[in-house]
Amino acid sequence: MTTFTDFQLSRRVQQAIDDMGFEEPSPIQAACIPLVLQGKDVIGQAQTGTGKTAAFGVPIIEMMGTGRHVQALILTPTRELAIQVAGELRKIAKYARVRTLPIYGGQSIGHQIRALQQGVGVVIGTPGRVLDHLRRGTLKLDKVRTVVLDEADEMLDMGFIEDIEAILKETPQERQTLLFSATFPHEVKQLAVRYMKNPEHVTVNRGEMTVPLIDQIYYKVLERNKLESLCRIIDSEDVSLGIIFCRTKRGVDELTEALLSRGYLVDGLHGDLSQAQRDRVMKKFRNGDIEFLVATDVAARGIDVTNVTHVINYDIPQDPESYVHRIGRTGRAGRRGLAITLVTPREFKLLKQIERETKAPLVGREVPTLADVAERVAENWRERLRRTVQEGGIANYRAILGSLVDEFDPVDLAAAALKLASADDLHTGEEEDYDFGETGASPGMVRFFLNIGRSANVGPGDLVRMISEETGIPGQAIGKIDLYDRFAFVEVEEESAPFVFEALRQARINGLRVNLEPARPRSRRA
Ligand SMILES: Nc1ncnc2c1ncn2[C@@H]1O[C@H](COP(=O)(O)OP(=O)(O)OP(=O)(O)O)[C@@H](O)[C@H]1O
Ligand SMILES: [Mg+2]
Repeated sequence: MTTFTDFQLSRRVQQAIDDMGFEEPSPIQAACIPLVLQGKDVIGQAQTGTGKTAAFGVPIIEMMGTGRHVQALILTPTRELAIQVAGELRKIAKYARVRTLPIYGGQSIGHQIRALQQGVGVVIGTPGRVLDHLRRGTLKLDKVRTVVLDEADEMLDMGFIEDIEAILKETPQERQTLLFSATFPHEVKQLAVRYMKNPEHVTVNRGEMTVPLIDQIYYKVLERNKLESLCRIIDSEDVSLGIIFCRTKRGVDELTEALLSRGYLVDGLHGDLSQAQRDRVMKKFRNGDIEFLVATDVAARGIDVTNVTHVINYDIPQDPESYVHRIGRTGRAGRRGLAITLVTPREFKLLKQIERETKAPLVGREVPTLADVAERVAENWRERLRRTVQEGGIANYRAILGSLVDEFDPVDLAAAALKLASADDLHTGEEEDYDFGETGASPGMVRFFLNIGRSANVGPGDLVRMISEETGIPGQAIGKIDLYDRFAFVEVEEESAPFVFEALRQARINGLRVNLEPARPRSRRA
C-alpha cells in the first residue's frame, strides 16, 4: 500500500496534507503523483470524487521553484470549479509560500490584474478570462512549466477547444501537460495526444464509470405530472443536501419558483445569473442553508460539496458523460449517495443508452403514491416523538397539561398535540391520486381505448410493434388487443400503464393521429 510519505514530499507539503486530514493517497493519487513529479505528461482518468485535484495539485506545489512568475496554469470549465480548485491548492500550498489565484469571468478584472502584478505562482482560471488577460498583456505564460486541463474532455470539446489552443500557444513548447477527468471518450483521447508528449495513461477502475457507492434509480414519470412526481419523491426521501439538475436555464428558474412556492428550501444556479448571485447561491449551498440546489450542467462537473446525499436528474442528461458527472456530485470520497433520474416515455431510449454506455446499474421504481408519502412522513414523526420521549426534558410540558389529563384520554391529548405540532405536514385522509380504476381488463392489466382513425390496414401485430417502439416497453408487456375498424382496445401491464398512456397520447404513429385514453380513467377524492 502506498502512503504519502512514499512520495518523499517536502515537509511543507507533507504537513499541509496532514492538516487536510488525508491519511493515505487515493488510487489516482498513488499512480499520478510520482509520474507528475518525474515531469511526465499524464492523462489521468478516475471516477468522480476520488481526489483528482490533489493528484495534480500536490506535485505541482511540490515542484514550485522560486521566482514570482506563473509556473503552473490550471484550466477549468466553470467559474465555481476554478474557485474550488484554487481553494484546494491554497490548502496544499499552506506552508509552501506559493501564491495561487483564481481568475474567472464576472469578477472585476482590475482586482485580478492587481493580484497578478503581485506575483502569482499558480493560476487557476476559466479559458475566456485567461485569454482576456493574455490579450491585455496582464498575464504571461512564457515560463509556465505545467498546464492542467481539469475536466479535460469537456475542455477539448467544441465549446472550449479554440480557446484552449490559443492559450496553449502562449505556453512553452517543452511544458508538462496534464489532463484529468472521470470520462474520456475515445475521440478525446486521440485528440488530446496532439497537445502532449508521450503521455502516460493512468486509468483507475477500468470499465466502471460510475461510483459503486452511488445507488442509481429511475422513476418513469409523465411530462404533465413531473413536478408532482418530483415532490412526492423528495418528500419520501431523507435528504440532507441535494442537487436537482435541469436541462435549461429557464427550466432551472421555473422549477426553483415552483419548489419555493411549495415551501421547499431551494435556490437556482445557472450561467445567466450575475457572479454575485452565483457566489451567493453556492455559499448558501455549501453552508447547507438550502436543501436543494437547482442547477444546469454548470454544476455538473467537479463541484465538491460534502454531504450531498441526493442528485436528482429532473431532466434526463443528454449524454452518458453528463450523467456520470452529474451523479458524481454525491458519493464522494468514500461516502454513499443516491442518484435519481426522472424519465418520461419519450426519453426512455436515452435512459437505455446511458445504462448501456456507463454500465450503470439503474433500478426502476414507481413514483410513491400519496399514501406512500404520507406513511413515510408519519414514520418520521413517530421517530421524532420516540426520540423526544427517550431524550426526556419534557417534565415542564407535562405540568402544562394540568387538569387536561383528568378530562381527556391521554392518547387523544397526544393526537391533538401532534395535530398542532405537525401543522400541514401530516396527511390523515385519502387524497386524489392517479387511478385507472376498473377497466374490465385481465388481472394485472389495464385496458386502453385507442383511436386509430382510418388506418384500415393496421393489424394487431403492427400495433404491438408500434407501441413497443414508441414507448420502449417490451412487446410482452402488451396483452390482448381487440381491433375494430377505427379503434382498438389494448391491454398493457398495470405498472407500465401511465407510461404507455403518455407516450401514445403524444405519438403520431405512421402519420396518423392517435387518441388514447384509459378505458375508464378517473380520479377520486375521499
Ligand atoms: N487522499 C485523500 N484522503 C481523503 N480525502 C481526500 C483525499 N484526496 C482527496 N480527498 C477529498 O475527496 C474529495 C473529492 O476530491 P476531488 O474533488 O479532487 O475529486 P475528483 O476526482 O476531482 O472528482 P470530480 O471527477 O467530480 O472532479 C475532496 O473533498 C477532497 O478533499
Ligand atoms: Mg475534479
